[in-house]
Amino acid sequence: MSTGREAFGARLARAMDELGPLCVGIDPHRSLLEAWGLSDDAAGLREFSLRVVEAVVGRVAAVKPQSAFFERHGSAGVAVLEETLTALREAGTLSVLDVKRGDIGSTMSGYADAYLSDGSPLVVDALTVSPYLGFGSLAPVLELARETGRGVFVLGLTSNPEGRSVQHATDPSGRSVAGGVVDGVTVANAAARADGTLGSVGLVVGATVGRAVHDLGLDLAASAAPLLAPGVGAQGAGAPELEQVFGVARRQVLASTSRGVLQAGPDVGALRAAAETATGQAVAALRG
Ligand SMILES: O=C(O)c1cc(=O)[nH]c(=O)n1[C@@H]1O[C@H](COP(=O)(O)O)[C@@H](O)[C@H]1O
Repeated sequence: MSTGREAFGARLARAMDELGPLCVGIDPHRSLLEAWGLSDDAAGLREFSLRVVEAVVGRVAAVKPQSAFFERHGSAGVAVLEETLTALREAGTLSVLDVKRGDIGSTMSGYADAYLSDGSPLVVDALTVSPYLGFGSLAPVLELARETGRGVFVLGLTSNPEGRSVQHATDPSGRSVAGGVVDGVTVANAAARADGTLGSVGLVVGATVGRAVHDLGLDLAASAAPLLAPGVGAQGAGAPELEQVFGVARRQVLASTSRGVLQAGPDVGALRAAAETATGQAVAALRG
């Protein structure tokens, strides 16, 4: 069964073509609330989030709220997250919720209902998930995303240095854990691959991972996956790293930056200018 909504991959491809391949993260760290002169409570969080929304909607391909910084304010923070997601939806800007969910399959169906079912208060265009309880445990989420025309970004190679110890580990045949995740995503995107379009099951590959894609023999281009690339800005990656990490798969990349743009606040015009600069850099690195 399908809702008839255009698939997330197609909607994302169009947004990246029209607006450039940039995602701006909403990560309201305590230190940023303070730097913006806002209170470290739900009221400050709301002002912060709605300012970022005002600055970037209709101007960037996607916006990625980081759930952790809303959850730390309890139910009032989650209410602000709902309001932020509603504002993005009403503006027609794609939302990617960063929650990195991963659990046994029966619990994953609860997360699928929470984030991917029509009418849910926290419904998003796409969410991040962790495959480290086994790729197969993600099946309920992949299924509901397909039915509702929504998307999923599966952690592949994360931007933090600690990720290597898990993701680069190999099985007796020499296949890496990350390679197994790429294989799962490639299978999930089979229809898009056959059509030569962008799939709706994405991968997270940090812009900071250096030569790992090459060294582990990952064929990202063949996966047809949108590639969410955090690590741009505050974690040190820029245009040269994006080009180096992604090579021939670079047209699938959605570069993601949070603090790199948020540090320009609280002025809406300054936030907008920072997002424009980051978009220009992403276009130069990924669309040239
Ligand atoms: O899934 C993510 O977005 C993510 C994956 C990853 O490998 N590394 C990573 O930094 N992220 C998220 O991307 C954001 C990066 O924020 P900045 O470092 O401020 O740009 C944070 O919300 C991270 O949780």
